[in-house]
Amino acid sequence: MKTNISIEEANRILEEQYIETSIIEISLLESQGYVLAENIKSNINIPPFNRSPLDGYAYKSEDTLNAAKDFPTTLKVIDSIQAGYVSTKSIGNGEAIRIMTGAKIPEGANVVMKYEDTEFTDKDVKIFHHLEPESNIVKKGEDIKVGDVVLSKGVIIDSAEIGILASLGISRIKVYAKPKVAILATGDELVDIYEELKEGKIRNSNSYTIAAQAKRWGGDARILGICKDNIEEAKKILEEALKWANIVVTTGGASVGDADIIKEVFHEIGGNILFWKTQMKPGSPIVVGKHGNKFLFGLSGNPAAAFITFEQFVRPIILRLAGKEKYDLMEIDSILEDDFIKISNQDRYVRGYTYKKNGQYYTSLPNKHSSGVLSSLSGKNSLFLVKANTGPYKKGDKIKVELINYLEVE
Ligand SMILES: Nc1nc2c(c(=O)[nH]1)N[C@H]1C(S)=C(S)[C@@H](COP(=O)(O)OP(=O)(O)OC[C@H]3O[C@@H](n4cnc5c(N)ncnc54)[C@H](O)[C@@H]3O)O[C@H]1N2
Ligand code: MOO
Repeated sequence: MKTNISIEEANRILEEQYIETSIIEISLLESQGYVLAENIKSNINIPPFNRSPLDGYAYKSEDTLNAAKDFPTTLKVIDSIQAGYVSTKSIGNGEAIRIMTGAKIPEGANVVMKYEDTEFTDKDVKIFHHLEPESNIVKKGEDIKVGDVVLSKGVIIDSAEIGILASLGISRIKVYAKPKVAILATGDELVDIYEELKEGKIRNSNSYTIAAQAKRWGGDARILGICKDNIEEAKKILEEALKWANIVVTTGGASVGDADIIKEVFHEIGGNILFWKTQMKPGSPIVVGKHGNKFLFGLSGNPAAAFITFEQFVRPIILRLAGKEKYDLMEIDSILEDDFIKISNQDRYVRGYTYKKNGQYYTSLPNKHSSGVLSSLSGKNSLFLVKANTGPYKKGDKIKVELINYLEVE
């Protein structure tokens, strides 16, 4: 078992782990946020016929070769078609059909002139300039052709993809299943949110924070409740959870104290410990293991430490199990708006709020940074990695931040 490893090494170890995905079939509207697990080929052209992009008149381009502002060509109007209908007439020389946007181009026509550029009555239409053949005609298959792979396996399904699938008439698709995340809080000091707080006790906030984080990144989260600092009790709960979960996340009991049982519990349920403790603040006491192809994360009990280590180590595993090929946080250049003077001998993730002003990103920092403080994480959308033995950082310094939320949230 590796211990006291760098963030880079921890990430490398996790990166090397085999990811066992599973595939399910779901309905179109349910599929938003899932990753497509099949290639989607079109069996139709979209649009399925040549159509008009304008309200106007369809006719033969060659009929209007001499049309000019002062010498318009007059064509006889033989029919009128709306979108959704097809003219039964074929256009001959000197003829035109009145056509609405989206309607099928009638036989014989090779050009459409918009209303505004014509003068018309019910019987005829005057054309004042020549258009080259195929002008203002949307070709059959312009968007999608028969046989095109329109969506490839690995694509994240969002609004546009749902629209594309709808246009192909596909109502059920194969996607990668949401990873199932089981969350257990350990600690004799914990009570649940609906219980009274007695002396020495605190509420279990971690399970709720973690469940919300897991859901936010596409996991199916289940809170297992609270477990005392008792190896047998924790073993029983986790053995049961492993029948269902792809990922187990515990909080508390990851350090070196008398009640820090998690490493032993992971070991006793048959887990293989990949590493214990990282050179990272907050959250250095972390136990990470595998149980077959399932992941075991024992995070620190300190709420901000659990939050930040979740974003760094658990989030990518959830995304990969969900079939996502890209899972790095977006990193941007920013300017620090507050001093951060603490220098430490470990890498440190500092929470911040990053926003854009006049084309430049700025990051403000809260005044509370402790790993036991959750309140100052509210409204924060970014993490500033202060490398070991660097600093002090001053207001105005150029920094890089990782975005954990791409929207301005404050
Ligand atoms: N002798 C040492 N002591 C500690 C070290 C160390 O290296 N040597 N590391 C410290 C650091 S850093 C951290 S972080 C903590 C992590 O400890 P644990 O992972 O064992 O967590 P606990 O001790 O169980 O809890 C820490 C803290 O968080 C509160 N907590 C726990 N669970 C929850 C929950 N579900 N919801 C809200 N708050 C929770 C708990 O009451 C504690 O106050 O260890 C240091 N000690
Ligand atoms: O590693 Mo601990 O979370 O800083 O207090």
